[in-house]
Amino acid sequence: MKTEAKICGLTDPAAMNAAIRYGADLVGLVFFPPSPRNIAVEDAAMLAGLVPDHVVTVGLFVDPDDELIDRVLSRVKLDAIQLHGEEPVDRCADLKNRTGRQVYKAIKVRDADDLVSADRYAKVCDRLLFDAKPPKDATRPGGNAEAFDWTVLEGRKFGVPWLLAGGLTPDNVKSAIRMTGAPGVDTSSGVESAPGKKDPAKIKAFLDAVRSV
Ligand SMILES: O=C(O)c1ccccc1N[C@@H]1O[C@H](COP(=O)(O)O)[C@@H](O)[C@H]1O
Repeated sequence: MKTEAKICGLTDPAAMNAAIRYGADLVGLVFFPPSPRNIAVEDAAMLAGLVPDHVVTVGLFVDPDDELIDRVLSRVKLDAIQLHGEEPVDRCADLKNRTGRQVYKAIKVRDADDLVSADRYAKVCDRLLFDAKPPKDATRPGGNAEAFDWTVLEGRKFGVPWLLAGGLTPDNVKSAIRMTGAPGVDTSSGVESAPGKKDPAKIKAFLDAVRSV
């Protein structure tokens, strides 16, 4: 089965067009001011306008309030909302009902115990996303180029599709897919030349690697 590939944290048209041209299934826009990938609403609206219908546009939020979600959705054509903070299951369900968008919940993993909540989120969310627990001194809860022990996900199923994230690069994504059987993969830092600056050549290399599995 084809592995879904998401390129997250896009901030400029060249990178967005590269992600689309080289075959991303999902593209991500970050609405979290402390992130070097944070994007202004009007810029996001312009980038989302470049995305063809067959590609899913995902907005990434960290513990967003309703005002932020409504402000973004009033201007930006998003298909899905990725929640990367400490959002409880009820909040995910509430946002799904309020917005009519798909909701993806990021679960931060260090070891197998961190997967315990996944089944509860899978009951209300459309996809799960497994990312590494951020280091103690991190300034953001994701996008830290940190990988975790992928073996905890080996052969796991959760009732909804899931994405493996955290420190994935053009060099390691093939082994990550082979080891975990992940139905989808997501990268941000691994296809950048500097924090927040996507590199079209790395985007191509990542997507080529995913397709070669
Ligand atoms: O990218 C960010 O700055 C970010 C900020 C806050 C929460 C999540 C963030 N990124 C997401 O984290 C994973 C893994 O990223 P990486 O490949 O390790 O850089 C991915 O879903 C990013 O979109």
